[in-house]
Amino acid sequence: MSKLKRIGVLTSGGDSPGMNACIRAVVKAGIGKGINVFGIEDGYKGMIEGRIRQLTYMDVNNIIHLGGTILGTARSEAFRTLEGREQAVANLKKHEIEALILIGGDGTYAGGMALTKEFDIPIIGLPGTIDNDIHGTDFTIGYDTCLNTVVEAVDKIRDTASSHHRVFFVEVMGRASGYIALNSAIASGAESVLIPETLTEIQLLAKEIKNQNKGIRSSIIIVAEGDEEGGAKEIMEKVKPYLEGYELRYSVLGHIQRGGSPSAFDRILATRMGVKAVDLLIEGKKSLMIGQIGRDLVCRNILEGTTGNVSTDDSGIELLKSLLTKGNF
Ligand SMILES: Nc1ncnc2c1ncn2[C@@H]1O[C@H](COP(=O)(O)OP(=O)(O)OP(=O)(O)O)[C@@H](O)[C@H]1O
Ligand SMILES: O=P(O)(O)OC[C@H]1O[C@](O)(CO)[C@@H](O)[C@@H]1O
Ligand SMILES: [Mg+2]
Repeated sequence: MSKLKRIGVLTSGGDSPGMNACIRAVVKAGIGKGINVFGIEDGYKGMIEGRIRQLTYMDVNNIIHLGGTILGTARSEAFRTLEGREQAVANLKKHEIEALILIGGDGTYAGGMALTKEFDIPIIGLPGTIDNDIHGTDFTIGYDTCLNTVVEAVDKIRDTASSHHRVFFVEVMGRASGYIALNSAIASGAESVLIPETLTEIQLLAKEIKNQNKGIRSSIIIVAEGDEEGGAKEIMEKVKPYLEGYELRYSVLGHIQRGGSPSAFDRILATRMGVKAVDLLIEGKKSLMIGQIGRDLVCRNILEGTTGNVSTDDSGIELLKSLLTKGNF
């Protein structure tokens, strides 16, 4: 049995499918090793407001397949201030919580680092975000489910796009990262993809669309919301003057990308990471994040996970280009 007696778990930042599977794994592994596991509601916001409750096996029964997070999540401006964090730590002390497992994105890790630096609270970060934009892991929890959601939606848009011979600009999430856009473009057979990591040239895009349209008169352009030329609507407006005679439409997929039952991949990833996080805290480790590289779980300093965005793989763009419909096919 572990010397560690009380740990806290929270979800923070944008929710992602698989967060519940992760909470479940933490609670089950923790209780199994004699640890009391406390759930902190709505991330750092609930920590500041003292909304903390002990979790039992029953609390995590039948949640592995649920999207969202049973603990709730939030973005907290107050936690960015020292006063906010002091209040949060006072609440942790009230419940005698000794260490934390944080499920979230890069911002959540940065918040956790502040707790470790200022108050010496051990933390383990788990990558819970659809964006797949965290250094130190090939995959984040929720990304796979999100990709599948996007691909399903684009398949449907393609049906109407090709029936009406229209060019569709489909906007997907990714404020600063093109991962969702690039890989959903490959998986849905999109004709072009626009991502923040590469320069978008409007005239070149128009030329590409005309080429694509020589035979099929319909194409799908996936646009990451963070593209420097704007979202799907803005880009459609910018390209319009160069595409006389074409029917253009746009669609913003929005928050459906964050919801839904997690894929088997995300459930397994979340479960492995949740159990590993408890083991690491029992071993006395602190300030680590868990990632999956290839098939293996790896532990890195959590600082690595806060070092900005991960750039997508250029080979994905080359792959798409090599598949473009050529003039005489
Ligand atoms: N530098 C920081 N210092 C203290 N707290 C921080 C810091 N950065 C972020 N946080 C806290 O972490 C919360 C979550 O961060 P953020 O909103 O960036 O989401 P995230 O964890 O990156 O997830 P996602 O990008 O998937 O939505 C913030 O609302 C804030 O409370
Ligand atoms: O729901 P909110 O807070 O507007 O967040 C939207 C953002 O969250 C993310 O989905 C990450 O969870 C980004 O890709 C997106 O820009
Ligand atoms: Mg983030």
